[in-house]
Amino acid sequence: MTDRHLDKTPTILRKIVDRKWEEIDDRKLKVSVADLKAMAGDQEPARGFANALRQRIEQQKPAVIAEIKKASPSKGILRDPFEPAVIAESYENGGAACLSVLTDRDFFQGHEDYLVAARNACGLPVIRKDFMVAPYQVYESRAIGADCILLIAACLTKDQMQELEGIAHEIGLDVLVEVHDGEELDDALTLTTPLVGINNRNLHTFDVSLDTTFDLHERISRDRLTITESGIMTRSDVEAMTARGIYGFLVGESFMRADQPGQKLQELFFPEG
Ligand SMILES: O=P(O)(O)OC[C@@H](O)[C@@H](O)c1c[nH]c2ccccc12
Repeated sequence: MTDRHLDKTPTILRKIVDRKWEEIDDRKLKVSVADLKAMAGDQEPARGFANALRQRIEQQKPAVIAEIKKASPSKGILRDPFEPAVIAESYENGGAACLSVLTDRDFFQGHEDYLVAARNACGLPVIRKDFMVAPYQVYESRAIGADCILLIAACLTKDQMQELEGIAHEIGLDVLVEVHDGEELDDALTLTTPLVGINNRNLHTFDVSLDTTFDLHERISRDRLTITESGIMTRSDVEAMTARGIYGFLVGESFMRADQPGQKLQELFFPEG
């Protein structure tokens, strides 16, 4: 493949993407794109993911994408037992703007069924958190009811991102493009989506630094919405972001480790109630 960023780096991300192509080949044998389009036709219209974030960010209120993930390659199991529908409801009550659900099976112990269960349990828009490399997955995302997809610049070329974004928008999905450095941001800013995620975690090494957001946010114009992703653990992390005018957040681990994920969300983001 021509995933430019991956050619020189035989890392976990490379492994995940290689496996993704095999998975897609398997899936295509069972369910065709035509089948997926028919399934998408039976879904209710997408819930506005970008809109839900924009409303809050414009009022300078935290817009939290609350993540549902059982495990990660860097941290192992985060939550057991793991009940996506219960977690989704808890997040909605805790004041989340949107949900993120991991669907990758092999590395994050996710599943499409978790997305379906979480979305049915609440009224929030949901992003499918997976490693998108092919149009097939974009159609599949709408077929399972997702409202938004993630495009990770670290594993896609600019042309691939533009193609996948085009398909997503055509079928009514919002797009969150994720970057980790300046070169990836250059590519991301050629897209039309307003949603730009800055991942504080380097997906090749798993190192986390909030400076990633502080540095790259400066380069993103006001008509886009910056979402800071990964490693947000404390009230002072949140305040460091809002002090710089960053109100979009994507948080997983610190909620997943809490007894009541929604209550933890409230404590971190809305301590005054
Ligand atoms: O659990 P954390 O550190 O709060 O991070 C959440 C989210 O940012 C992280 O899960 C994530 C960001 N980008 C990704 C891409 C693939 C898988 C996972 C991710």
